[in-house]
Amino acid sequence: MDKLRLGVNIDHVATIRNARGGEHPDPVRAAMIVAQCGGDGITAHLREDRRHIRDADIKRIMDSTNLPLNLEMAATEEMLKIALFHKPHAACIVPEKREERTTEGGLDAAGGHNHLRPIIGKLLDAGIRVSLFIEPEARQIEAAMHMNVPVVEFHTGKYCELEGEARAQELRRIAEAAALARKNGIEPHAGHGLTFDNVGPIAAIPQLAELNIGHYLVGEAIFIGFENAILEMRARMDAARGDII
Ligand SMILES: CC(=O)[C@@H](O)[C@H](O)COP(=O)(O)O
Ligand SMILES: NCC(=O)COP(=O)(O)O
Repeated sequence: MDKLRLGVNIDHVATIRNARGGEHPDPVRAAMIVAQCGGDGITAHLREDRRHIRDADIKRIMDSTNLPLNLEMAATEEMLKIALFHKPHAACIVPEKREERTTEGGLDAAGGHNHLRPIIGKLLDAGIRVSLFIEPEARQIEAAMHMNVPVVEFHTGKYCELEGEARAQELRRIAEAAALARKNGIEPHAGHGLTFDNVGPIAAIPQLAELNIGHYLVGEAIFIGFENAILEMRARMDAARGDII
């Protein structure tokens, strides 16, 4: 089985910084730690309201490590312009509501096809690897396929919130979606709300190539340090994958 990549989302380092204004804690320092302890990529979401990273952080993050940056962005003209200017390795298009506390669900790629297609086309033409943050549903994967999108990321928020049989059912939905994506030549990723305790069954889905994890790691960093939190997540992912750690 291929090694599962770990993309570390550093948004919530910026959230803490922004709570007081100023520069501390610096998400760039977090990105450097991710690189030092073997993370495979950096994920950061430039929200319309800039509640996590700010515009100036993008270049600083990209200059600070050799790790690929996966820039999460809403499908707006403003974000498109920013992505085309910085040309991150990847751009993950996410749904965004200003009033939401966190990203509540997946992007409606099927319903939003007409709006998304030109934005995706411009990102792809610029050499940016486009990903769509979607629910694990066949119609969303098919829409991604029709728009020539190479990557989808499944929103694991519901899986994380559910319990018992309902969680098992959501896990099956994600596994089936990952298999369908692969069958159609799309690389499946997953993320949102993953923790030490719930990452195992997701990491064990063989078709998944990458997990993006942030909020929990930044929270755990308070107790065990950011590096230890990343290493522990890595170990749990590897164990679930059946790899030798
Ligand atoms: C798109 C996504 O999954 C989010 O987790 C994001 O990357 C972090 O931002 P929020 O915590 O505001 O959702
Ligand atoms: N796309 C999901 C992500 O980047 C991380 O989500 P979370 O672990 O911060 O909930």
